[in-house]
Amino acid sequence: MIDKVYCADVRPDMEGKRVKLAGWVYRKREVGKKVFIVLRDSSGIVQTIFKKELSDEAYAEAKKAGIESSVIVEGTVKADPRAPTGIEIQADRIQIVQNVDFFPITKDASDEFLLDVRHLHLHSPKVASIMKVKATMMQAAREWLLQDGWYEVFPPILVTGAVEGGATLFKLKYFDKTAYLSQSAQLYLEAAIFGLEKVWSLTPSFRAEKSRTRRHLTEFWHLELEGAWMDLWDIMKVEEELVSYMVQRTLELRKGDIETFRKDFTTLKNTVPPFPRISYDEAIDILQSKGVGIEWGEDMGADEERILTQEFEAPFFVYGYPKHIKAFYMKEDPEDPRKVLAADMLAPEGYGEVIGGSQREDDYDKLVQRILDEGMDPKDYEWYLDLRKYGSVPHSGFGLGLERLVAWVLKLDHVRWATLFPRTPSRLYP
Ligand SMILES: NC(=O)C[C@H]([NH3+])C(=O)NS(=O)(=O)OC[C@H]1O[C@@H](n2cnc3c(N)ncnc32)[C@H](O)[C@@H]1O
Ligand SMILES: [Mg+2]
Repeated sequence: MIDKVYCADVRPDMEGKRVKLAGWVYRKREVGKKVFIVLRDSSGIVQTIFKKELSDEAYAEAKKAGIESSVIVEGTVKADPRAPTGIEIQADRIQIVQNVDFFPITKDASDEFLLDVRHLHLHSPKVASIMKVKATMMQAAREWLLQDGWYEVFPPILVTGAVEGGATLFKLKYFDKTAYLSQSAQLYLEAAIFGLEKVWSLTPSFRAEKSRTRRHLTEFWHLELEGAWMDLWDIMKVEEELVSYMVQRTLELRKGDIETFRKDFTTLKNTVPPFPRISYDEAIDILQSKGVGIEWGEDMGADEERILTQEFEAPFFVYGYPKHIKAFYMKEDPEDPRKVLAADMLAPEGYGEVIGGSQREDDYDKLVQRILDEGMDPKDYEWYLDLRKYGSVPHSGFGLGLERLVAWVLKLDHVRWATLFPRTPSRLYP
């Protein structure tokens, strides 16, 4: 690795110091016998100036460098309040590593074009900021999970059955058998709790969703937890403590990156336990009072959730959903057999569901009946049903959609911007 410094590490108090930087030409302009190049690297930008009188050779080379050319620049630090970061490099050497005559992404590029050339869009400092925030949120999650005693496990992605309904399974040929891409690691995490009790995984999950909404991907990163001996209320506490730690820690470490996307931090600062909790019944009442034509028993979609989030200035829970709109594995509410012990966490500002969670049915016979009620074949879930035969315990868990959480934190207009290479029904390339 060359002995370079990062743009963000060059400070005004380094006046007179000689430095070497490596990066890409972010902005460029020529004024008289001077070339100004704003150099970009992973830490940020710094202004460099090439004066003909300082180095004829470097000035001539700098004139050739096109936008997004890769370059190595050397020069002397000079404090200059007019420069974007308060300092300027009086450059006397430049090596063009690879010159770019024309970089295809221009200011007026459409979203679809940016997605077509996503591999080049990753040059963008704004995209880099999104990825830094996403990385920091997972760094924070790992910090919290470690200190709270959760074990990371590594479940399979090639599976034999549905967790969240067969309609959104991606099927593939597996030698002489049929396999599917995992919709959720949940069932495998439920097996892992018998040895580890508190487990988590971060895996890609796949949903052959045809819905073209701003919050659906066909491949997304899924942070899932499963806890033995925990009921719904226990796991909701885990969820709010984990999410608040992720948000507060990212605010602490990535404030500048977040400011690139949002100016008002109120809802992020409000993301502290306990989160507000409303029942599904109360949610329906609120929606009906706002004129939404929804009846008890119907599922809330993105539009209904968007309206509901207007009532809150922080993430909040909706719990106690009707059984018939939720998954087979969810435990029936002993106080109301029409309902299940499930809770979603909704993000404010219109973003809606970021977490789906529930207490699981831990009784063998009841689970078989739920599978049959859903029109599925218990034989397809033989191993999963075994978990209710050999020391079954009350247990609960949830799945957090990482891109959805990042989309809310950064107020992105589509969840696709929160993933390196988005996968949607119409996008499989690059
Ligand atoms: N371990 C568990 O209990 C997880 C459970 N089996 C599950 O998959 N629940 S979920 O379908 O609501 O998905 C969980 C979350 O996963 C996210 N999710 C779910 N589907 C998507 C799509 N298509 N795109 C992006 N994000 C998605 C969203 O935030 C959901 O709240
Ligand atoms: Mg859900």
